Amino acid sequence: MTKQEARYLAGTIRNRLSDFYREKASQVILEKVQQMEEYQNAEVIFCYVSTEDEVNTWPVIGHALEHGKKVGVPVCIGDGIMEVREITSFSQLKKGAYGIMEPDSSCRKIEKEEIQLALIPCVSADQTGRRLGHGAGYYDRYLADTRFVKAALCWGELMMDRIPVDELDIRMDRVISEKEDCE
Ligand SMILES: Nc1nc2c(c(=O)[nH]1)N(C=O)[C@@H](CNc1ccc(C(=O)N[C@@H](CCC(=O)O)C(=O)O)cc1)CN2
Ligand SMILES: Nc1ncnc2c1ncn2[C@@H]1O[C@H](COP(=O)(O)OP(=O)(O)OP(=O)(O)O)[C@@H](O)[C@H]1O
Repeated sequence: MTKQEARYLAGTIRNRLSDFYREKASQVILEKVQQMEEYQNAEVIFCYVSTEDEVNTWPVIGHALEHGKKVGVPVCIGDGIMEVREITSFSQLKKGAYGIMEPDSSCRKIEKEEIQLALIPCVSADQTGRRLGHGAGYYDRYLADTRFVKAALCWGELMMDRIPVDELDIRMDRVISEKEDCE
């Protein structure tokens, strides 16, 4: 299977997922994140701001902010290039590229060295940490020279036995789904 085929397959499955499933699974994934030692110890996390087609990260961002963690979220600044900016409140988010909520320009840039844990979106993933994104390369480029813990959040229904990857794809340290964790 090619990446394109895997993306298409995941998309057709995703479109059939009920709101009930999405909410329940997001809730279980949120609890798993909160139980992670790396999350509890992290002072600075990098987390995507989810759309309706992704595991919901709004509660985890809220939890992190309430517990005094610094939270950085992605902002697209060019073709396949993104940076991470700190938000201290949801009110700093504005609709940006691809309809995704992004931090406004008043938000401070967070350097890669500051981050201890990243919660990463995916279209699909496998148990061994191979991850499929939208194909624009934003995450693979950004993650290429980073050392923080990388955890992809994935609907269990969208996980595949084996995701096709190439040498530029960054391996996740964990894939967290409502079904099984992978270390
Ligand atoms: N919440 C969130 N933020 C993110 C990403 C992401 O995947 N999710 N990104 C990760 O790169 C970057 C934005 N990049 C994106 C690149 C392409 C598409 C895109 O093509 N979306 C299509 C669906 C494609 C598909 O079916 O896979 C669309 O919206 O129609 C979306 C985001 C940075 N911020
Ligand atoms: N470190 C990198 N430097 C330059 N180009 C890269 C890098 N990583 C990925 N790319 C390029 O980006 C494009 C998209 O890559 P790929 O299909 O792996 O994206 P993806 O993992 O699905 O998406 P994303 O990383 O945005 O979630 C490819 O053309 C790939 O060669």
